[in-house]
Amino acid sequence: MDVTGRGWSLVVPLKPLAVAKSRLAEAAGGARPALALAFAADTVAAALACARVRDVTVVTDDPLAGAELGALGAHVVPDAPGAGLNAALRHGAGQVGLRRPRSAVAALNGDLPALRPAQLAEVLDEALRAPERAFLADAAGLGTTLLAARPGVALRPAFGGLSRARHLASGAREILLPAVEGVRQDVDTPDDLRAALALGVGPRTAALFADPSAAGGPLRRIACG
Ligand SMILES: Nc1nc2c(ncn2[C@@H]2O[C@H](COP(=O)(O)OP(=O)(O)OP(=O)(O)O)[C@@H](O)[C@H]2O)c(=O)[nH]1
Ligand SMILES: C=C(OP(=O)(O)O)C(=O)O
Repeated sequence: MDVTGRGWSLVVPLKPLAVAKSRLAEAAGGARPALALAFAADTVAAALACARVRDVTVVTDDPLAGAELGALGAHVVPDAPGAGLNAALRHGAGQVGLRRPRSAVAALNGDLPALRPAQLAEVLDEALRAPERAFLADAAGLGTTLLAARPGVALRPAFGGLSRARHLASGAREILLPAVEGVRQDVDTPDDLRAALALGVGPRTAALFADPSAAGGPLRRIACG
């Protein structure tokens, strides 16, 4: 299997938009579902544009997100068995395995609006230096934005909260690269959003901030701090 070319299959989990990004609820108001969708669309588009990525599977039950991310070129599978994030990732990785047994699989959070294809390629190349599994910590240094497994190795995701320590304890090697901020910058809080905007977000997220309609108002207030 050529994992130095377009050998990776990515799995991106996404909650239903109505409940996603709850920590942005107060700041984003009614724009929160649109923001969650924009983050996911920018994440998936950048992942599909990455020279190391063969396909992206989105695990979601949200019909609008499923349609939009499917139109970008992602495979969309239901959020089975409906038992939370790690179960959803195991399901997505299992679906990839049915299509492409022994593929290299990586889980990638769906809230990375500043993701850059070239940075993702660097991270995936570095993951292949690990004997089995590797992960990238989030910008806060507490969680995880990407967990990767070589072909034939189970992903064993342990996302949620303080997942950096859990992934380390599970034997995954931490990826330490100096200039991959776009892959590390997940957006949970208004401060995270300002950090992502400073890095430069993708076109879907940028468009929401440029929107002069009512939805754009609260978002511009976040942007200004
Ligand atoms: N399919 C699926 N995706 C999930 C689930 N829980 C979290 N995610 C996704 O996993 C990634 C990280 O999730 P979190 O930061 O925990 O959740 P969030 O909705 O982004 O933000 P909060 O509501 O503020 O926790 C995001 O892409 C979420 O949409 C789940 O139960 N199923
Ligand atoms: C899902 C995770 O984080 P958060 O809920 O902070 O986005 C994680 O880092 O494992």
